[in-house]
Amino acid sequence: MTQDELKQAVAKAAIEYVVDGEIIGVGTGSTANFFIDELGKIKHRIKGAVASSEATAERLRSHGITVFDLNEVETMPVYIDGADEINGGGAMIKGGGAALTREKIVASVAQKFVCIADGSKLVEVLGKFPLPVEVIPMSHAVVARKLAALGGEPRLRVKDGKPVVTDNGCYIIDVLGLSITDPADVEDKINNIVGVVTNGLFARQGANVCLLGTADGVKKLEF
Ligand SMILES: O=C(CO)[C@H](O)[C@H](O)COP(=O)(O)O
Repeated sequence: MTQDELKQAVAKAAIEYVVDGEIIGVGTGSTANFFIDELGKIKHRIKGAVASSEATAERLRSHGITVFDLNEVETMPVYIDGADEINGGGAMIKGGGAALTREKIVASVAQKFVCIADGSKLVEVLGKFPLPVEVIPMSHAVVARKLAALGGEPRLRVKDGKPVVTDNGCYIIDVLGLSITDPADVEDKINNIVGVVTNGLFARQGANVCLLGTADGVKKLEF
């Protein structure tokens, strides 16, 4: 099976977590996109969705799904999203698609985080995937120096020679060379650097369930 087929399989399997008549939180990325396409098929069953990025909002709307502003929503039963890495305790690195801050905010309102990922995302130790950190643009150099002092190798994310700008008007620094054995501690330390909006470690609010696409079918991990 290709990686896309594995992503499609977990996206389909995640439909069982959709709660009828409710609002659902929806993540960002290629796996989340497959999920949105599945959600479109059962859109009559839900009230609508809260999106974790402009791209996700647009895709949800293209399927005729009502997109709610998070400020109108107090809670939701479930948030469904992909991950760049997930460990055996449900802690994740996210933000490959630069949507980490909105993902973390929407997830914080949901009662359950369901991670959908192909099997390659399951790791023993987080950090092989560069850790994304969203920063206020004027602070990227000072934040990079502080990230280097923590032992990482920070790189400002650029595209076509210009810094990538997030939906929040901020920049992303990717931190290479980390071996994250205590994800909650690293999440806290990086979030304490002035100028950081948030970082892509989801340890304080990790996954409750992970649907993992493998050649032997979809495996369910519960944390
Ligand atoms: O955190 C994310 C976007 O900010 C994505 O969930 C993560 O990058 C995984 O993406 P994909 O499903 O395309 O592999």
